[in-house]
Amino acid sequence: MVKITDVVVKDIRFPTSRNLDGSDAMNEAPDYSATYVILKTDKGEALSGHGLTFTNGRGNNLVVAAAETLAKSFVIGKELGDITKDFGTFWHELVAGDSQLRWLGPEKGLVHLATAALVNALWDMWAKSEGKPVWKLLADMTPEELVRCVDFTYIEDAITPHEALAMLKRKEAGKAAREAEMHEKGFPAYSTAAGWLGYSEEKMRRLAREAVEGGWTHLKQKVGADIEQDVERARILREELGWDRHLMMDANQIWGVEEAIANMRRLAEFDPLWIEEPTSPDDILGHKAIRDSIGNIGVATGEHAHNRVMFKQFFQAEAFDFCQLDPARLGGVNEVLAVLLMAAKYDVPVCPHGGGVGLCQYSLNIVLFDYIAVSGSLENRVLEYVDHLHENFEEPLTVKNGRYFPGSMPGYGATLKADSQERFAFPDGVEWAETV
Ligand SMILES: C[C@H](O)[C@@H](O)CC(=O)C(=O)O
Ligand SMILES: [Mg+2]
Repeated sequence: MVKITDVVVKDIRFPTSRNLDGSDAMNEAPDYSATYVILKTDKGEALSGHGLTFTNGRGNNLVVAAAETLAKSFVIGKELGDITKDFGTFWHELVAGDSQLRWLGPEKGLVHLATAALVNALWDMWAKSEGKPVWKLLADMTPEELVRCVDFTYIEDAITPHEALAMLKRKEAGKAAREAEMHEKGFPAYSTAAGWLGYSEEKMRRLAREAVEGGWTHLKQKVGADIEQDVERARILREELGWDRHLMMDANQIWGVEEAIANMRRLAEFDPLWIEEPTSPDDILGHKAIRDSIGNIGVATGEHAHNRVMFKQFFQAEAFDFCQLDPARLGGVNEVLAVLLMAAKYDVPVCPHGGGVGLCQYSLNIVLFDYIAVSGSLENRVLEYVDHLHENFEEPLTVKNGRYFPGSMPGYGATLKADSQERFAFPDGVEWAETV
């Protein structure tokens, strides 16, 4: 038995805006930040749970306050086993059990980001207590155990627990072989590292060249500040990539629907695999209109889709080609499972969001599990890779020749090193003390 005794929530910010790492048309100078939850237990140093949600800097303190409030109301004093034995019900309580807190969302905005950090910390703790990474904990569960982790509220018109169970059972036969394949060959990936909008054309060309030499076959370019500049940067990237490799584009919500259609018709000559977040993340019918108007270019979105109900509608409306769920914007692993199940049913590939601190780590766990136990397919699936800040985590990421390899340390893979937690603490860590 493990009792959760206390919570510490930290405001951690990395000053990525200084070099414009992570910059795009909407987020010109982000400071990659984490609301970082540490759940302590009666096992002391031997067991704790670390979880995060990603923010862009200012406002991270608001999410910290929400995570503290939620933890005190729903988590502190509980037994881990009481939570995990019926995790779907616990998750429902967390998002809907206090109607005053629910008012702040519901299931969206900063209260849902806080939910994500807390739930991810619980999964980290559960996986650590079992001595497994989260992907393996999930892959080893029975279909019944997995379905018990999901809250089907508001999505039963798209998928029922009974259907989910049947789908998971159908995939059980090949699980061991797919797991072995991931260890041997890894999971296909793409890199955004060259494409940040604040990088000069020279830097972008150099990084793209290095990426191609390093075995990358898919690169993503940020677009949307100025169409002439987008064309010029796409030309440079195509010169470096050639035409056998893939180029993706990401507008980060900057365009209206008509504008997105016009701009993507212009950029079609560069044969983009997808246009990501072409317009408002809430505009499901707008995405559908764009998808219907830009020929073979896929529409990708999801990093700002805040809950399973949004994804349900994207699936039902056939509004996107690539589902880019974000494991720290959805309410943690439990809600991610709901989206994976719907994606498999509607046959939409899941290519989760990685552009934020800790998101590559979380998303790797998710795609491995998805391949092994849910979708069983690698078709049109690539996981995002961004190359900064990984040195701050206890477990290094293994990425070779454009493919991710499974981690082996117990937990969810995004436990920050103790000295990084101190150095980047906002506003008192040494990295910030002289600037604020
Ligand atoms: C602000 C973030 O860096 C954002 O640009 C990430 C993103 O859109 C992506 O990785 O995709
Ligand atoms: Mg994006």
